[in-house]
Parts: sequence; structure tokens; C-alpha cells
Amino acid sequence: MTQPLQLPPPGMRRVAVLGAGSWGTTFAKVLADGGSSVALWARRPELAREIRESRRNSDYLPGINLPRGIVASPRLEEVMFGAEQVYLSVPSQTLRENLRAVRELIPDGAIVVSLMKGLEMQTRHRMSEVILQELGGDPDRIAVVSGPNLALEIAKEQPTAAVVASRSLETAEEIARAATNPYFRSFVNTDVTGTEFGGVLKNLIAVAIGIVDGVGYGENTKASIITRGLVEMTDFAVAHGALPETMTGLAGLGDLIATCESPLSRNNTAGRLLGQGYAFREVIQQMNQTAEGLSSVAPVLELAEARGIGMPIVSQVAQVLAGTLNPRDIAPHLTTDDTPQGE
Ligand SMILES: NC(=O)C1=CN([C@@H]2O[C@H](COP(=O)(O)OP(=O)(O)OC[C@H]3O[C@@H](n4cnc5c(N)ncnc54)[C@H](O)[C@@H]3O)[C@@H](O)[C@H]2O)C=CC1
Ligand SMILES: O=C(CO)COP(=O)(O)O
Repeated sequence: MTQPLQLPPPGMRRVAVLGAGSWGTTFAKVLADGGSSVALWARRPELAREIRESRRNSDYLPGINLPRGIVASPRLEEVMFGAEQVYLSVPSQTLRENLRAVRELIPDGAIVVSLMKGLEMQTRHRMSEVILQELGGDPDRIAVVSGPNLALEIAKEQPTAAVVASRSLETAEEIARAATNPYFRSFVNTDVTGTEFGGVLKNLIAVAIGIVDGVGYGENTKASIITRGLVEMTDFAVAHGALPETMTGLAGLGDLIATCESPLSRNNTAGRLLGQGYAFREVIQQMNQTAEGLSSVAPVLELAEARGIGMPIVSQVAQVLAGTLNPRDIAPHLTTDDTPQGE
């Protein structure tokens, strides 16, 4: 019979985190520092061993000591045993296959939480939609977490806020209680669509910012792209049922600022390489971590087109990725229309 990795004291919340990259490991620390007993699934046995024996994840979080409340294993059945909450932090394009591998092991009634910020390319679905399709069950037991959450800063315990969204406020509150500690504060809302799209869309604007940064353009260009980018994000998300206020909250504007400003952002970094003249193929070769924006451009533009939503900045990112637009030409094309228009 499968046993938990270590038996937590009676009454202590047991949670599982799937994915031991930079965000999964950091979120495991957030939860452990919030008082949970955390089982972390690492696909690679050598990484699980490093986390268990050295309390380090040196590839993804150099210099960070992980708390004792985290145990790591490459064995899904050990990690899932008795979990009351299951957090998912794998690359978005791999979520469906991972859910298929784990679904029989998820304890009945567990809340399933997406920490991811991508869309599935083939279906254009959000991560919470993929979770519901693969696991079935009660949509009120699904939640998503988003916000200005650069992993390494949080792993260094720099004060940060996030938002937990679920159709059920009670579920969001339960997750927010688990994901709160002296350096991390979780707010709640019930706008799952807006909270997820905020995380997906800001990645695309961060790629655009990286591109103009790589070209050498300055703060006016970047502020123009961030401001007009937020308009694009809001038009798109609201057309899909999001609340406009979500886009001015932590999962929208908050994350947009963090990702566009930080060299820690992989989306920003990928954009900078494109702006410096590297081809898409070369950028993919250089990135050793997940830059979700590169996979989300196409599905976002397809969804936008289906609803007649103009996304000039995201369209230009797609053209730079395809090699059909010189990165230097991105700025004059901030709008697609030469006639004056309202802001
Ligand atoms: N790193 C960050 O600051 C933040 C990341 N996120 C989101 O979290 C999600 C995960 O990103 P990161 O942890 O940053 O990525 P990462 O690139 O640091 O780690 C991804 C992890 O997934 C594993 N992996 C790769 N392919 C896999 C597969 N087929 N099956 C299972 N595992 C696989 C990798 O080995 C690695 O451990 C993304 O959607 C990202 O947008 C959200 C907030 C902050
Ligand atoms: O989502 C993030 C910060 O909130 C991380 O951004 P990157 O995926 O671009 O590193």
C-alpha cells in the first residue's frame, strides 16, 4: 500500500505540488512556509533527490534553501497520497498528458489549482478548462492562482501579493488561506476567466517589451506598449467574459508591470533575444526555462480573430516570431489605423 512521503502531524494540511521547476518549487515553499505539509513531484529522480537531500533546487532557484516542510519524489502515487489540495505547475502544453497520468491518484474532494499561465495550443483552452475536461467533477473545486509572481523574488521572501480565483468563493478562500505566509499574501475573486487570461496575455506584452528593449528603444516606447497592451488585454478578456476590474488588478496590470520590468522574466528575455536579432529557432535553443508567451501567441490571435478583436501589438509579436517583421519596425505600428482614434 502506498504511504505518504512523511506523515505530517495530525491536523496539518497535506498538499501536493506537481512540477519542480522554478514556480512549482517556489510555490511549494510558499505553502510550506504557510504551514502546510508539501509533497513536491519532480519528474527527474535526480532533482527529487537534490531537493530531499540538500534542500536545494540549484538549476531553477540558485542560492535558495528550501524549508523542511517540503518532501520531493519522482513517484506520483507517493506525492498524491492524502493530498487535500493539488497544485499544478508544469508547462501548459504538457498539462493534459500529466493530468491523464495522475487523475486516478487524485484523492476525492481535493481542490485542484492551476499555477500556469498558458493556453493549450491545439484547443486554445485555458488551463482550468483542460483540468475540468480531463478530471471532470465539480468546477467549484478548481482554482487558479495568478499575479505579479516572479519566482526567484518570492523564493527570496520578498513581499508579494497574488490572487486566487475560483467559481466558488469558498474554494478561493480555502486556497488563499493555504497560500498566505509572512511574505506572501493571497487575495480572492470569482473571475476565473479574467484571472487566467491576465496571466496569459501579459506574457505576450512582455515579449513585445523584450523585443523593443533588445532593439534599444527606451522608456517612452515601453510605456506606450504597456499602456496600449493593457487595452488589448482588457478588450480580449472582457469579450471572453472577464470582468474589466480583474484586468486592472494583480492578475492584469500587476503582473503586466512585473513581467515587463524584470530581466527575470523568461518572456521578456525571449523578446529581448528576438529584438537583438536572433531568429525564433535560436531563441528556443537558448531558453532553458518555460516562456509560455511563445506558445500562446497563435491561440490568442485565433480567439481574437474569431470575435473580431483587434490586437495590433500581439499581431506584431507574431510577425516578429515568424520573421516577417523587423523588430525595429514594431514601434511605429502601435496602432493598425492611421486615422486618429480614441484612447
Ligand atoms: N517562473 C515564474 O516566475 C512563474 C511561472 N508561472 C507559470 O508556471 C508554469 C510553470 O513554469 P515554471 O515553473 O516557471 O517553468 P520551468 O521551466 O522553470 O519548469 C518547468 C518544469 O516542468 C518540467 N517539465 C517539462 N516538461 C514536462 C512534462 N512533459 N511533464 C512534466 N513536467 C515537465 C520541467 O522539467 C520543469 O521542472 C508556467 O505556466 C509559467 O507561466 C507562473 C508564475 C510565475
Ligand atoms: O508569470 C510570471 C511573473 O508573474 C513569470 O514570468 P515569466 O514566465 O515571463 O518568467
